[in-house]
Amino acid sequence: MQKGSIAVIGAGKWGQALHFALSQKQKCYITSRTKKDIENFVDLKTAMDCEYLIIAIPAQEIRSWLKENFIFKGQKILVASKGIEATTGEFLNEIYANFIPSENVGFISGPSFAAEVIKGLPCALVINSTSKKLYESFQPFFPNFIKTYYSVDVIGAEIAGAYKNVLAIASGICEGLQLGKNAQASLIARGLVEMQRFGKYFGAKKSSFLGLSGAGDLFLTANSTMSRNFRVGLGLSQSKKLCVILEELGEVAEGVKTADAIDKLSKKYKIYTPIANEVKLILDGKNPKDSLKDLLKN
Ligand SMILES: NC(=O)C1=CN([C@@H]2O[C@H](COP(=O)(O)OP(=O)(O)OC[C@H]3O[C@@H](n4cnc5c(N)ncnc54)[C@H](O)[C@@H]3O)[C@@H](O)[C@H]2O)C=CC1
Ligand SMILES: O=C(CO)COP(=O)(O)O
Repeated sequence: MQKGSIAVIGAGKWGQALHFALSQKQKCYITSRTKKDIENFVDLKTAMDCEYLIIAIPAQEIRSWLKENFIFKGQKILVASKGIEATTGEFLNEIYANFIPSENVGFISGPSFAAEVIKGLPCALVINSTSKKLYESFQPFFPNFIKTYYSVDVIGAEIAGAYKNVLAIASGICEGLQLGKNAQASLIARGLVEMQRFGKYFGAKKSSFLGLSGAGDLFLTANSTMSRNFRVGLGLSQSKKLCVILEELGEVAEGVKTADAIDKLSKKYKIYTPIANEVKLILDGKNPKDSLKDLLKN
């Protein structure tokens, strides 16, 4: 293993933005399935030999990617994905735990559009890990324009980051249907309560939902067309077919599969999650106006 070296795995929007940020203070490698014309692009084998890795591939792909590619040699890992596995309802930390000891893994959360990070605009992120030492070992890699915080609440950050994507879809629908700012603020506020209730069931801390990982990321994505998930919602409000919306998007919108995962988990454990359940129904073809009526019922 190359001591002190760092690499990003996955050269999508977020992987490239993190690579840009982490290249400010030191050399940072990047790799992906297909070769890309990016400085310090290397093959997977070289990247895997680095002591520090940031994995930025979609949540639904993590398990198979780890199975097929990952060899644990003591690397320290940051997970950049935000989603819940739809086929099993498993959280990413549970999936990673099958391959890597938890003290070697951290999860990035907080409001961070890749398009702004890649321009060097300021932002604040949380690194969530059972190991503060892991946070401390990654912290010096981050550039001056990113303020980092540490939290031990891995499950809280994971649920907040994944759930807000589903709520951003709902907010996009609300915007597209021109329901007004009152409706949108109510939706976002109730969404925040809903994700906190869901998180509490799995042992998440309330403070994670009120800080950067929850409210911070939710307010960002649920209020901006820069969010892919928000744009999925806009498309659904225009009665576009989901497959067409996703094809036009050309990038991952984690909220689509995560809505499925939350729907399954909330039914299994009897957690009250009305907004996420309606998003799932709309993704499956329900008319958003009928969902609105159902959500407004007293
Ligand atoms: N774009 C953003 O602003 C942010 C994105 N994220 C999260 O980061 C994750 C990745 O998002 P983006 O990079 O934006 O998506 P993207 O759609 O731009 O790129 C995804 C990348 O993953 C790669 N990929 C897909 N399946 C793969 C597989 N089986 N094996 C290896 N590589 C695979 C693709 O080739 C592509 O390079 C998502 O979970 C997203 O929610 C988190 C914070 C900010
Ligand atoms: O997570 C994000 C910003 O924090 C990006 O959100 P989208 O995937 O909806 O673009």
